[in-house]
Amino acid sequence: MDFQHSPRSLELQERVRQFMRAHVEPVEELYYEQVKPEAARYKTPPVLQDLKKMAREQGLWNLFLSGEHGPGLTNLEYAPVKEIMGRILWAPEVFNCSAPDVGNMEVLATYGTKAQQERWLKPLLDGRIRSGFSMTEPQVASSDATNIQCAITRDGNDYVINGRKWFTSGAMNEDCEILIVMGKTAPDDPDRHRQQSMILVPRNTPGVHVVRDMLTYGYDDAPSGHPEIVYDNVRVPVENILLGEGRGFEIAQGRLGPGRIHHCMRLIGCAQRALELMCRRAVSRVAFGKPLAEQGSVREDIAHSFCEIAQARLLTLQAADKMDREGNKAARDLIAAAKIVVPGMAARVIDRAIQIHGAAGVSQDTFLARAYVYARFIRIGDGPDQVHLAAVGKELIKRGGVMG
Ligand SMILES: Cc1cc2nc3c(=O)[nH]c(=O)nc-3n(C[C@H](O)[C@H](O)[C@H](O)COP(=O)(O)OP(=O)(O)OC[C@H]3O[C@@H](n4cnc5c(N)ncnc54)[C@H](O)[C@@H]3O)c2cc1C
Repeated sequence: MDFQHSPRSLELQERVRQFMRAHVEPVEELYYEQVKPEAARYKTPPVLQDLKKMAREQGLWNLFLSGEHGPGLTNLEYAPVKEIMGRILWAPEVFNCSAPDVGNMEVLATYGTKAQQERWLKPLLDGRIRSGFSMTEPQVASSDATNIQCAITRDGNDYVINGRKWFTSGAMNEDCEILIVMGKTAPDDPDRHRQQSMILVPRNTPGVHVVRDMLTYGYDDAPSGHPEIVYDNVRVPVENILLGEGRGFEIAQGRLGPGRIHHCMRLIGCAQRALELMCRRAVSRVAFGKPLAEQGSVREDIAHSFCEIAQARLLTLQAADKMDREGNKAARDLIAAAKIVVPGMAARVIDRAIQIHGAAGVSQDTFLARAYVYARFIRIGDGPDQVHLAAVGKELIKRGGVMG
């Protein structure tokens, strides 16, 4: 087992680290300031536009993609790079590496027709537009995709879409031009995994109604948002179907694997930053006659945090390595294991950092409150903990407790 990153990964880590220090860290708060005015709430802030241009010029762009569109990093090589981006919640978009666009680009690259790629993948790869992934519905338990109710009905040369979705991340943003919508084309098919399809819906299609933005712990996550959307007799041409009728479940499985591991990589970056903040805080405050750093419980919190981050990082790298060697499907259970471990770990570490910062920890003066919300919601988003636990438990029982 080689614990050294490849020269290519090390070089990109250093370049992204330098870029973050020089250009992103100094404007972390300015980003939030620029989206504060009501009129600018869901517009891409100028500071982000400038950074995207700069990152692209420096070749720090689409780093997640292999082949002609990106530098061709493996998942194992990309993981530490993404961890560095993850230290600032909005930074992945600077490098065109943000959710949900990454997953949507991968769907279009893997399953899209040439025409679909030309129309939607190209501008996404260029960072000119953004996208949404519309699967979850308020009225059914959407962690079980077979419950999805949204109807996609063939009518001549069109499909007509009727349904209600929520938490379609990114769809409040004015640059979001395309939505990948999951619905049912064959609700009566006895094979419950062949009932669903995915279809491309331009956001400006008549009948696409954004009802409201959903908040997470009171945050609206502007300028991206997570809106509730009603699709009311939305008509798109048949060419907009992805891969074909009945293939939606298959695409969802393919999409969620990389998406999940990317969230893990980012969250490790958040947790690592929280740990560093904890250490700084410990030496800068005195309570009851001695620095916090000399309190046993503070040292324990810091030590526990280091241990938990290191464990979670290794599991994530193991999953990434298996994806590279054997494919996303073979790595499914290790990805699920990382998805169980990492968000919980990050929420615990960030919570300890919040505690040591006292009132400042829950305020707007550190990144901790927002980071906590992110870690907490990822325990639900892209599959709740319990769903992954059930899958991993089942597999382990089948294999007598051994998983490699
Ligand atoms: C901030 C945020 C952003 C999101 N972005 C998107 C997005 O861009 N696109 C999108 O389509 N969706 C998105 N989601 C939705 C997310 O993927 C769903 O919330 C998730 O899949 C769970 O579905 P649900 O909310 O319907 O919960 P349900 O399916 O109703 O599950 C509720 C709870 O039931 C329990 N449960 C479920 N299954 C089991 C089981 N097998 N065993 C034991 N307990 C179980 C779990 O505790 C689970 O949390 C987002 C969610 C959030 C919070």
